[in-house]
Amino acid sequence: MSVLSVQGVTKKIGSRMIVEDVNMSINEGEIYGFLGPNGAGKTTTIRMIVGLIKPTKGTIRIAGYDIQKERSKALSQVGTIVENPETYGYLTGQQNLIHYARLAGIPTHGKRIREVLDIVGLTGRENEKVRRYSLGMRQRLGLAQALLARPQLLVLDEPTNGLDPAGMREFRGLMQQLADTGMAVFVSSHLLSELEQICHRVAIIKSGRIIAEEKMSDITEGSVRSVSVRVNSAIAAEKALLDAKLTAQVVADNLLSVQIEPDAVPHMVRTLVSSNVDIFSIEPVKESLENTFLDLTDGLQINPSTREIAPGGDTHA
Ligand SMILES: Nc1ncnc2c1ncn2[C@@H]1O[C@H](COP(=O)(O)OP(=O)(O)OP(=O)(O)O)[C@@H](O)[C@H]1O
Repeated sequence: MSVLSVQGVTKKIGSRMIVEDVNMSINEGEIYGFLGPNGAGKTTTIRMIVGLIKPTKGTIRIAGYDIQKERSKALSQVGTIVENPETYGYLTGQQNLIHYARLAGIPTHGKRIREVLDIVGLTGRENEKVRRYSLGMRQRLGLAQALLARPQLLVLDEPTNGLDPAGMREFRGLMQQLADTGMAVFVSSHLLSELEQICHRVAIIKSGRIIAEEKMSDITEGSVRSVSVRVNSAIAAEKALLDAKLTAQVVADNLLSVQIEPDAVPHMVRTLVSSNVDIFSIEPVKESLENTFLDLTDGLQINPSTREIAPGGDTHA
């Protein structure tokens, strides 16, 4: 059974269609990325999943419970950080957690608070005032809070926004660690590089509609479409491959790029060897999410320096 199931979900505000016919299903132990430019409808979808707003149409189930019909059971299985986590700066990390545990009806004298502090790596810092915490520590405290009730589903809206690269890496490690315990993690981002590194599957949303859903392994492993070949003479190698009807380009004196499906690689090797070309190495060039994304999302653009995605065309700032 999937931990999160979103079926035919639509959200209309006034006459405006914000999210249209969204379908997603997320399994336990899976990290599922939700990728789209600003304004695509990510936050609106997430707000529906965590019960902050109601869908106009469609069904959302969490751990099998319908969020409309069995709301408290469904929501008891979701931990979330939507936008920046709310924390009280004048309280310590531990006091913040005690406060939220009380609100959620979780015993504050048991060991759960110690456990969540440990999971997020704040043990030893729990008695410091939160206003002295770094942004990364605050984010981890938010995560500790989301984990208090042992949810099956964790929903994170742009969780690494504003974190430095070390903070982002740490947070990614945490998500992986939680998924390894069987938790389903739903994470949104407008940064390709973020999701590329941690997600098992990724859905791409544009103007309120899911335009693609891809398995990360298909993108990064299965779909190798070119190899980089190091040889003694790239010019001789290129000629031999072109004669054998393979597509190749010289990259440098000793380096060649060959567009080829994995099962045609032996044919390439035989061709080079029979043309007396020495082969030193053959490396697959992995398809990145970025290339796939560009193939799929005609009209969206990627800012090359920030790797942020934008609507593209004239709307691109
Ligand atoms: N209450 C509302 N009334 C009218 N329009 C809204 C409302 N909430 C969101 N929108 C519009 O719906 C679109 C999707 O917004 P949403 O916040 O879901 O996008 P997003 O993908 O999360 O983008 P961002 O990363 O910028 O938050 C936007 O154009 C937004 O202006």
